[in-house]
Formats: sequence, C-alpha cells, structure tokens
Amino acid sequence: MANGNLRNMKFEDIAQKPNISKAMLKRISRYFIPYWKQTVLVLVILLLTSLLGLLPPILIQHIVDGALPSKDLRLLVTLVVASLGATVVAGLLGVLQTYLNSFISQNIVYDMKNQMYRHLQRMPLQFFSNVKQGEVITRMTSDISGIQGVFNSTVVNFANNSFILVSTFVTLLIMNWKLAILAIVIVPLFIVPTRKMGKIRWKLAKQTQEKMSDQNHIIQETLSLSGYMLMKLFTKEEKEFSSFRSINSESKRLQIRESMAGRWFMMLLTTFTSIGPMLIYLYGGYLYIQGDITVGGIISFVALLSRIYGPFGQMTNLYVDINRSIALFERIFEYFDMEPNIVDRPNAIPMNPAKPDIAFHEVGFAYQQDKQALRNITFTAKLGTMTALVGPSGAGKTTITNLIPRLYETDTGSIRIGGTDIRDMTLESLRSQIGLVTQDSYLFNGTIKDNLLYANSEATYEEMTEACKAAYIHDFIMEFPEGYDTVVGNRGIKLSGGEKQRISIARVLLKDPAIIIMDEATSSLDTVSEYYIQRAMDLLLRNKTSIVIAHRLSTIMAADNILVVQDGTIVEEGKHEQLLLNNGVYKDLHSKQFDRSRNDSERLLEA
Ligand SMILES: Nc1ncnc2c1ncn2[C@@H]1O[C@H](COP(=O)(O)OP(=O)(O)OP(=O)(O)O)[C@@H](O)[C@H]1O
Repeated sequence: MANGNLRNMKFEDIAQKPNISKAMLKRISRYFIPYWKQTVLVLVILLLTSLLGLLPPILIQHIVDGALPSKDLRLLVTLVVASLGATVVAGLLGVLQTYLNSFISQNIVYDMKNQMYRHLQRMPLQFFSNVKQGEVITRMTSDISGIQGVFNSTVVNFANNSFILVSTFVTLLIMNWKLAILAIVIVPLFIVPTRKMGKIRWKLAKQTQEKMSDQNHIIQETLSLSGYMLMKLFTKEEKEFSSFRSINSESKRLQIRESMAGRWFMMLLTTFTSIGPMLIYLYGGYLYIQGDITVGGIISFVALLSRIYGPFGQMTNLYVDINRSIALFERIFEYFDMEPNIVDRPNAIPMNPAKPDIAFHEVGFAYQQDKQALRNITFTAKLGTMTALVGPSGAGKTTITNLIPRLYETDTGSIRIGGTDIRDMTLESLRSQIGLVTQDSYLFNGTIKDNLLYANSEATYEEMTEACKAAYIHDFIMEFPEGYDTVVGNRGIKLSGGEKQRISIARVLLKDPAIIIMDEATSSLDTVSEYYIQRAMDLLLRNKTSIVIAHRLSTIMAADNILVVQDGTIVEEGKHEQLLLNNGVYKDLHSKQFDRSRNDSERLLEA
C-alpha cells in the first residue's frame, strides 16, 4: 500500500497474520535507535540479574555440603548473606530496569504519536472522507499506546528468558551433565504444545481486536453529536443498542476464551514442571547412592531446574506477543505509508495576494476513478468580481470551490491565480489568501472569541468586534451574559445556522484574504437572518475576488458572472438577464428555485 492510491484504499483491510520480514524488523528497530544506550543498559542489567539469580541455588550446595557437615557457623552466615545480597542486588537492578523499560517505551510512544499527528495533518481531505469513523482515533491512541507493551513483552521477555535459560543450562551441564541431559529431555513436551497454543491464542487475540474496533466504530457513529441526533430522530436507539450489545457480548466471549486457552495449557505445564524435579530426585538419588553426587548437588540442581521451566512457560506467550506487536506496528505503518499527495512542489513560490484573479482551464476531477465529478471546467473569475455558481444539487459546485485551496487536486487541466498555477504555489500562502465560508460553518467547542481568533491570533479586541459588527453578529454576541467568552458547544450547537454563518463570516473578515469562497446557506434561515447575512456578505465580498455558490436571488443579481453547472460541467455562463433570455437551463432553474426567494425578498423590501 506504499504510495497507495488513496481513492481505492480500504482502511479496514488488516493483514490476517503479520508478515515478519527483515525490512519490517529494521523499520521497527529504527524507533529504538535514539534510545540505544538505554536499551543496551537494559540488556546488561538482564544479563547481570540472570547471573545473580544463579548464585542462591549454587550457594545452597555449599551450605548443604560444606557449612552444615563441618558445623562451620561463619561459613554458613557468609553463604546465607552472599545469597541474600545477590537477591537484593538483583531486586535493585530490577527496579532500575523497570524505569528504563518505561522510559524507552513511553518515549517511543511519544515519538510515534507526534509523527502520526504530523502525518495525519498532511493527509488530504479524501483520506478523512474515506476512513471509518473512530479509526483515526483508534490508531492514534490504542494502537500506538499498545506499542508501549511491546518492549516489555517481547524484547525484555525474550532477552531475559534467553539469558536465564542459557546461563542456567550451562551451569547445570558443568555441575552434572548426565542430570542436565535428563532435565532437558522433557523440554520438547513444552515446546510442541507451546506453538500450537500460541497460534490459537493469536487467532483469538486478533478476533478480539477486530471486535474492539467495531465497538469503537459504533460508539463513534452513535455517540457523536450528529450520529446521536440521527439515532434519536430515527428512533434507532434499540437497534443501535442491540448491535452494540451483540458485539460487546462477542468480544466478552472471545476474551474469556483467550484467557481460558492459556489456563489449560498452564495446568499441563505445571504438571510437567513437577515431573522434572521428581526425575532428578530419582536419578540423582541413584547417583548419590553410587557416590557420584552429593546431597547439596541434588538440592542445588532441583533449585536451578525451576529457573529453566519458568522461562519456558513465559516463552509460550512470546509467539502471541511478537505477532501482536508486529500487527500493531503494521497498522501504524499502514498509515505512515500513505503518502500525502497534496504537498508543496520543490520550487513552490508564495502566492501574490495582489493578483487574485482565478482562471480554470479545462479542469477535470473525479472522486472515484470511474465517476467523473467535473469535466472541462473553464472560466475566469476576474480581480475583484463576484462569480456565482448555480446548478442542481450534486452538479459539482462544491467540488469546483474545493479545488481552489487544493483540498483536492485537479486530475486534468489547471487552475491559475494571477497567472500562476496553484500547484506551483506554496500551500500555506495559497490557503492563507482564501477565506472559506461553508454552509455548515464549523465552530469548535470553545468560546466565540477563540473561534474568531483562530483566523488571526494577533487581532485586537477592537478588530474582532469590528469584524463582528460588520458581520451583524456583534449585538447578538453581546446579549450573552459572557459576551465573547460564551462557549459555543460541540460544533457550535448552541448557535443557530445563521448565527454560526455570521460568526464564520466575521472570522473570514478577520483573516482578510484576497479570495473569498462562500457557500450560501440553502435553508433553515428565516428572512431576517437572511437579510443580515446578505448585508454581512456585501461587506465581506467588497473588493474581493469571490466565488459564491448562490442559492439566493439577490446574490445572483449582484454577481458579475454566473456559471450554471450541471452534471459536472458548465452549461451556461453570463449575467442574470442575459441567461434568462437564453431560455435554457438557467431559466428553468430560476423558475423552480428562485421564485420563492424572489417573493420573500420582495416581501422583505416591502416591509
Ligand atoms: N468526498 C466525496 N467522495 C466521493 N464523491 C463525492 C464526494 N463529494 C461529492 N461527491 C460527489 O461529487 C458530485 C458533485 O458533488 P458536489 O458536492 O460538488 O455537488 P454540489 O453541486 O455542490 O451539490 P449541492 O448543491 O447539493 O451541495 C456528486 O455526485 C457527489 O455525490
């Protein structure tokens, strides 16, 4: 999916089983590079603790065979203190190691989250319209946070157990090779079921993860503001709850199965673990009778043996943990591999705000490969003029306007501003010179002031109130007890559509860009509100090059040029009167769409 074609991407596509390739491991290890010193230190500590762990069992032999038979109290105390000391030092090193583990993993999570946020900021709009609700949040939070367990459950687990196994086995061999071989004979009994068990647990873990993602999806869809309203208005609470409950119950069942799958195995493992010492007592006892080993030797041997079987038990989870970790990295890398396709060209130049005339030349665009949204769009919006876009719903008006700030990239043809192709301009300069007022003006959940100053954080209080007065919203804002410090609620839910749009106009006035793109509100505005918006717009558009998706007759009458869009192409162009005389699409549209608004306007004028 590298350099992937975003249009055909299925984000929910997750590899069934992760592909543990060399390149993948290399890519993962890159995240550890900045923390290599800490990682090496962890490995050294693990090596030290595994060696220190050998001391107490070895010292037991000297206690039983040396200090006790010779009744040497001094030696006994020395050996016990040494054994105790080894345990305490290992414990202290363990504390340091826990700190380092957490330091390394939290830093990697920190780096990845920053990298992901930066990356997602650069993704095109198309990405966010394709991606499942909640998916971005899941990847940003639980997937990346899952990485913090990776270091512990894989790197540390693997290194620690390997050190313990090797050091203990070598010690056993040195002590008595015959007994060591006997102890190891039963190891295959662990290994064979371990692999099988690992696979089952991996499958269950994977299914659980998918269910969790589905659950997040439902939560996002139904407990977000618009989803919640949809659910309530269509009285789908019961239906949504029943889907949620069924997924919830499925994930519960899977999680219980996952933990039980491990339990049976652990039971068998415990049984095997006790077989080992019994065999050692039996065969070791025989060797003792033969005079080949001491009592201390047998006790020490059994104590060391417990160090071998323990790590084997833990290694059973390693297969699952490695796969789970790789799957997490895969999901994260899948996002990183999507190249943001709208970026600055190497020699991009800043836009010249003094020449904001816009020229479309044979522009074509498709959201999906087989469905052309725009075809052969050619027009010029001259400096300081207003161009109105009219046409039936779905004709492509919004699409035309979205191409100007490069929210989407044209497939064919070109758009020039002041004679320069917008693809040759820096995105930042281009977008900073475009003010967009959409129908559904987005306000974030903060104060009115915060929302306004988002356009220009340097603006003074006077500039802000001036803009709001010009947008005919100042008096309304001042009616709130907290004035500009009133919190607007999620997406500005506490304000009406008209009020939001006027705040949005004030915001653009504060930004003071050279080009204005406006999508007039179609409905939900009363006549008075419409009147104020009209007045606000007049000010906003004065001396600016503007493109307005027009739904109101008054806007159309004021427009310098009207483009009639139908089925993704411009079918007529001209001024209002001229177009009416054409007796074509515009005339039709006009009689259907604008008669009502004309009546309204006339009524208002009379009033
Ligand atoms: N993000 C998208 N992904 C895929 N197709 C889209 C997307 N946005 C719009 N379309 C499709 O592109 C076509 C043009 O849509 P557009 O929103 O530009 O129309 P419009 O003229 O602005 O309509 P309206 O007046 O209803 O807002 C429509 O067929 C629409 O379904």
